[in-house]
Amino acid sequence: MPSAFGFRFDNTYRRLPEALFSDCLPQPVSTPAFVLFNDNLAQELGLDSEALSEHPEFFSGNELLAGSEPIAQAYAGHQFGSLTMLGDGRAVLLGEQLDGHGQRHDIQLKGAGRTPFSRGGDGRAALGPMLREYIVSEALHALNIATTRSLAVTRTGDRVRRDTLLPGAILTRVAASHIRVGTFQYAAGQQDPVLLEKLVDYTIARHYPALEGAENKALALFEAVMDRQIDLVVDWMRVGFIHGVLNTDNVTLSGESIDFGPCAFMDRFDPNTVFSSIDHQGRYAYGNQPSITQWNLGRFAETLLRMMDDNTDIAIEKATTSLKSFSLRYEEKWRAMMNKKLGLFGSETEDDTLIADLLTWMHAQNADYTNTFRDLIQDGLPDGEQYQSEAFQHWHQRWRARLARNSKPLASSLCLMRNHNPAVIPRNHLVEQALQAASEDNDMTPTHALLQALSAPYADRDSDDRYRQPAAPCEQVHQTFCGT
Ligand SMILES: Nc1ncnc2c1ncn2[C@@H]1O[C@H](COP(=O)(O)OP(=O)(O)OP(=O)(O)O)[C@@H](O)[C@H]1O
Ligand SMILES: [Mg+2]
Repeated sequence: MPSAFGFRFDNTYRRLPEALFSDCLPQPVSTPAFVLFNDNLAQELGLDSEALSEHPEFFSGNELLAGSEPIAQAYAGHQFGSLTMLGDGRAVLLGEQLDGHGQRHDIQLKGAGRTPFSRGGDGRAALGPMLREYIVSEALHALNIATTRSLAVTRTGDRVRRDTLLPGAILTRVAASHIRVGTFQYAAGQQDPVLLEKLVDYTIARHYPALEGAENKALALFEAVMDRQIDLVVDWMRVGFIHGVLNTDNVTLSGESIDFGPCAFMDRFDPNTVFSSIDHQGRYAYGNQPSITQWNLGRFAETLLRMMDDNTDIAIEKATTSLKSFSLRYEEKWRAMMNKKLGLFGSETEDDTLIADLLTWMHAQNADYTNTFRDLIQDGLPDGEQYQSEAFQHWHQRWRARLARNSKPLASSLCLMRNHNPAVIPRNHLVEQALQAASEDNDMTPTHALLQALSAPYADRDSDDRYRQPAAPCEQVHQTFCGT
């Protein structure tokens, strides 16, 4: 039976060995008030959105929902390459909500106060970064990309101290689960084979039920996670998304994007684009995301070696062979994705050069990644000075000739392109403007307008024109500051 507001909690993670979590209540705040509440998502979760939207106290830790058994989860993580013990230092999992279809969703408060894993931190979050997470996660979802979702942003009425004093907020995050590569690193580090095996079984049951009964379940899980991570990074590359902190603790086993700290979407095409102010080496640059994902998967494979084979040498060989297949699998999926962006059906040997030549031209011209692909949908040569050059016109003719050889009519190509090339993305300068208005002037109007434009990113709406413009040179934001 659902409890009040339609919550139907079934908290399976809490039934795993205690080493994997700590019971931990969210800490109450001064004056909870919603700044954003996601009605559509609430309804998808089977919740009474109208009634709930009057009760921010349940999303701040001031009141506990019936059936919630809050925990902070333990995990480790390779941060910029070095392994650290982490855990939810400012997040509390309220419980697992079963929606009307029996689908399980973690409901978590991020910024809910100190936990046993807080180390020196205050357990809190500022309004700006929580709004950024809400905007970007909901934008990715509308772009059909696997991601955690955002149910609400709740102001706390308290200030958090960062470089200055900032308004505090809590994000209510919804996820298929919060199991991370870092969770496996933590479990493997406990030197308890039973614990690791329980985590493997749990993850398979929750995310990969088809693998139950697999002959080598650790290897099967590894390969399934690798496939989902490849799909995810290919999708990020498709829309020009740069995650910004691809540490192993920010890689989920479900294959959802998680943790939107210093993330941003690329304007002009440049594989070296980095936004994070702390990523000095460009480790997590746009073009490095596939190889860093493979590196993170390598860390995941290490946690499973003992379960892959009793003989360490054989286990390493199995894991290495599998991990090496990443590049081929990635390239295949990346090529298929690029073919869709260009409306190509089937494959021809020249397709690779056609794609590479366009990207090279875009890089040399500082062309806007999103708008260039969208402009190609126009009939004939697209409008715009940058398209008048001989080099571009030559490429355009080759491409149109290739389209003419497609097995399907031009209309099908254009439709394919329209569904894979967004018109609207959360451009960083607009996100920054919205966050600034909310944090400094208490004005949520720009955030609401931006969310509206981002809700149908593949549509052609004149009203969205303002959201399609790249930043003017004076407005360009090259860095986003780390999520706090
Ligand atoms: N203000 C804070 N107080 C306590 N711990 C924190 C704070 N900020 C971050 N942490 C912890 O530092 C680690 C790394 O932070 P990171 O920015 O990746 O995570 P996050 O944004 O807090 O959370 P998540 O990955 O769940 O989205 C995590 O263990 C996180 O819980
Ligand atoms: Mg994180």
